[in-house]
Amino acid sequence: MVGPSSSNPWFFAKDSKSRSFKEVLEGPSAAAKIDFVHSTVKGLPALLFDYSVVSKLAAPFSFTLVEKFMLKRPNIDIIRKFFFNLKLSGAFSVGLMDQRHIVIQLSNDLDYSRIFSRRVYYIMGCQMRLLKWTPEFDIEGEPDILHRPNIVEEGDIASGDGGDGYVDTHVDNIVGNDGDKENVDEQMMAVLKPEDPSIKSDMDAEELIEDGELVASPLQVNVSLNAISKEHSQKEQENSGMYNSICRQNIVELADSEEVFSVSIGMNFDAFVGGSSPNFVRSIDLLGLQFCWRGEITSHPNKTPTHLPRPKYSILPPPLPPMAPLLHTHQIHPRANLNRLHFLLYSLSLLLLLLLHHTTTPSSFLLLVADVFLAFMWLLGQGYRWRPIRRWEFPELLSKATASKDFPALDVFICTADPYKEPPVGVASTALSALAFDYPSDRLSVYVSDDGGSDLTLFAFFEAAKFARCWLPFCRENGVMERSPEAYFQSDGCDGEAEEMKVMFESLKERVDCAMEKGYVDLNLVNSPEEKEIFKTWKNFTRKDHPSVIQVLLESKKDKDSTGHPLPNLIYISREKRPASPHNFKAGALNALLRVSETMTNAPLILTLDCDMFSNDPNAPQRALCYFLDKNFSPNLSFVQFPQRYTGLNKNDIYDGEFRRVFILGEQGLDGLQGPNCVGTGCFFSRRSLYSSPPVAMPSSDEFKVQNCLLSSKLVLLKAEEAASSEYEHGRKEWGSQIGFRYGSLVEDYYTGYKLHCQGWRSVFCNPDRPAFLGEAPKSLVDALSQSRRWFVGLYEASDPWFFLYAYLFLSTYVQDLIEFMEVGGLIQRWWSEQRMWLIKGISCSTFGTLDFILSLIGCSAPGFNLTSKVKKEEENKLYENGKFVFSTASPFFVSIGTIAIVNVISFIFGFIKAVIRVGGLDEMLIQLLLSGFIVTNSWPVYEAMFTRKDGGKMPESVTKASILLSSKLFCLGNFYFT
Ligand SMILES: O=c1ccn([C@@H]2O[C@H](COP(=O)(O)OP(=O)(O)O[C@H]3O[C@H](CO)[C@@H](O)[C@H](O)[C@H]3O)[C@@H](O)[C@H]2O)c(=O)[nH]1
Ligand SMILES: [Mn+2]
Repeated sequence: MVGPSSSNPWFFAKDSKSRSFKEVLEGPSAAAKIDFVHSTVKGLPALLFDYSVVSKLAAPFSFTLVEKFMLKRPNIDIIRKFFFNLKLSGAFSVGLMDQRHIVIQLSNDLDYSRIFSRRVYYIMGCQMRLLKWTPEFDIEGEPDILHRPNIVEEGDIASGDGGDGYVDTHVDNIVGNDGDKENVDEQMMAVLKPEDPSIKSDMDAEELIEDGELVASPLQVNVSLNAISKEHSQKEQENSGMYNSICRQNIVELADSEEVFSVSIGMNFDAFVGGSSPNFVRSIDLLGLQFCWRGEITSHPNKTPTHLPRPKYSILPPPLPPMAPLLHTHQIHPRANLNRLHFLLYSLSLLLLLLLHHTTTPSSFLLLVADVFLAFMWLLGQGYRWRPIRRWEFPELLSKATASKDFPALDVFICTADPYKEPPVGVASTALSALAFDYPSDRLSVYVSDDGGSDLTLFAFFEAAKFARCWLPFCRENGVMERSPEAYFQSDGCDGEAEEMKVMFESLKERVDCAMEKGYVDLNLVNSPEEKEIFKTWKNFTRKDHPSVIQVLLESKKDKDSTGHPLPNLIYISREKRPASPHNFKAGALNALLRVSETMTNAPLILTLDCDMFSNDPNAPQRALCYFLDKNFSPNLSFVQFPQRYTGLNKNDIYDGEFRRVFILGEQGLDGLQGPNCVGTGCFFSRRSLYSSPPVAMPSSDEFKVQNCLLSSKLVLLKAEEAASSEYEHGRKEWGSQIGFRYGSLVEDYYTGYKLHCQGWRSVFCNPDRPAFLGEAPKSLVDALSQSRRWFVGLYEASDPWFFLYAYLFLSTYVQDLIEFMEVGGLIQRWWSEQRMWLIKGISCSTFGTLDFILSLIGCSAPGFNLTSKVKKEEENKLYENGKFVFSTASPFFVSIGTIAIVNVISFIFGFIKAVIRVGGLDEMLIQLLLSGFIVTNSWPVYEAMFTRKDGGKMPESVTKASILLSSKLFCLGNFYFT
């Protein structure tokens, strides 16, 4: 039987054997035999068949859509052209169903989803709505389907004896239909031979219901066949060939037989009749499907010849000029409407609250200020919700726009800063995953910046470069998607070649671990004399004081992998650091990379990756290219940002490590305005956007000149070293202010993105279903909070009738929040974790972050970039896996969290007692109780950590004591103040 994805059903079979209609319908395989019942209808021979036959026949149409034109319809050629210009990936055909309905038959799921992702299109100003086609599709029960005119036929019937024919077309709904039992004549069966060129097939539903065969079918099918012997001209074949080339569609194959020689199901019929002998083509309608076949027409004994109209398409459309394929598309997210409605209601309620509630007493002035402030904050957040955008890319079509050998070169920047917080094997794995992109290897370079200035990292990279020679071909040949070896070998169950790779990787790890334990690279571990030389010089290097080290580890022009395929470039850079010169953290490192890469490969595209964010999809660069190669889109496109996605989160993501709101919801919202923010990693930049303001035209191709000599040649290395020197930016104040990644913020990524937007650049958010890059989220609470503390520093730059209003304001934001969160694939438990972490951060890292910032303003301290630890600790990990918070560090964060938790639980208990024992107490206390109850629920893990837990994650006694002390002080203060 024909599989649903088959775009070339057996009707199109290219055999020259003579076949009867029945044979043609049955197809070549005996297994797919169709059960026909020979019968007669109204005295004529007929074939009765079951509804399942219809489904079988409809199988090749699983990717078929119906387009309904609401008012007027453009010419079918224009509609065809429209679809042709979409550059679909597979064959398709477009045909008429009736005056208002067009059918498009596609050949694969991709095209189908792509077209169906929009429900309304406009062609020449005519609105076209898309509907799914199914065998039951009924053109809205419009009566005209019953008497649909047959597809255009020309009266050129000169050849052949009868010269005329008819085709009886009938598709009906059983309701209201009068089947005539008397018309079925069993005796006529004998008259009907399957080969009989004149077949009338009729299926009368009521008959079949009587027979108990077709009870479920709502359809009556009446198929009349009247096709006879053939004759076809050379010219027609040519024409159909031409049509083939235009629509890339397999249409009816001509066969040399005397009788019915080909039947096709296809909507392409009316275009097809464009041939010179349209009399050859006849069609029937089967539930809106068109069966067409070719053959000369004989007259039917019972019917007068039908004089058919001239074909509409006597001239085939000329071949269309090649058009740019559609590489991406977008849509305003459906939730925008809900958001806007919510915005309206919410702002009205807020206004009401501010206007009426606060005019009652003068003492409520302070509350008014607080409410205005909160309302303002709320208002700022609404920008994210006004116009969220969804996007789709079609990297499969890229090859139609640009051959892969003409792809722009890509430089990947990977930053690392401390071998003990960012284990070198992990960093090397990330680099390997980028080296293994499905990208032309002569245009791909990976640069690693080591701010730790560590020989351990360089050693790991020497090892990784060797490993790459086998790893890259292994990934390519086995279609591996996870190309970070560390991630790949974590999932168990390797065999054969994979097992071999695993052994190699394990030995790499062992050697690096060995060096890590010693704390330096023992020369015994190194084989080649050149490598030995390099490590010998390493003696007096410290993190903050060392010369620049630039090492070309792989060079595309000379290094080949184990199969002889050229390898991409891999370059290790540790920029020069001197205590006297500011190094500007990650932004400084990225700028050094920007300059060094300029002297070496100078690729127009740059991808920045954190050392712990490995590639999870080797085609990610192609997705970014869908935007960069779209000439209409790219002149002011600065960056394409992928979201940060994470692996290894525990079930409820208790520390809210995935940041869906920031990385997905927020970015989608901004994408509808000027573009998403840059989040530092997984971000493809156009190099020129980091140097200048948006140009109006595309840059000329010689903008990115590269020297032709080897990267490892003296000349290039000298220039590179100059670019990596700590002195370079002296007297070049434009670096970090107008050029490159911007300084002055610990969240250089946000700041740089923001500055680029200010210059008029735009950005795009690319969020494919399969995460393009994956990272490890911090697994300890201290790390999670320190990270957010740094982020916060960087970002500086009531029971009365009003209850319901408050309740609405509180609940509706929470519900909206929840809906949005779940809509982007979040689970309810994860949402709970997210909002809990939000509260926890509000009382810990944001407070401390603010403090840091103020202290740095008045010159008391300078905030530093405290790296998030990527080291995995056994016990911590286990607790994390079990969804347990780890409070075991004596951190001031936890004191403030503990204090708030205690204050709230005590307030809640006292409030509850008050509410119960006092008359009217509940009325008075309701809101307070609800609020503190909410916080107590959220603080549950804190109480456990303080009082009940025995494991390693419990709160240190000192922290518990400090919290209790602090909260009792607060109570005293409150008591003193309020009484
Ligand atoms: O002086 C430095 C400090 C950091 N890094 C690198 O910066 C990256 C991010 O550091 P990490 O400790 O992992 O910070 P996160 O908070 O996890 O990173 C987020 O926040 C940073 C800004 O605060 C952004 O730069 C990152 O892209 C973003 O993922 C890592 O690759 C580091 O090696 C350097 O290269 N040099
Ligand atoms: Mn990180």
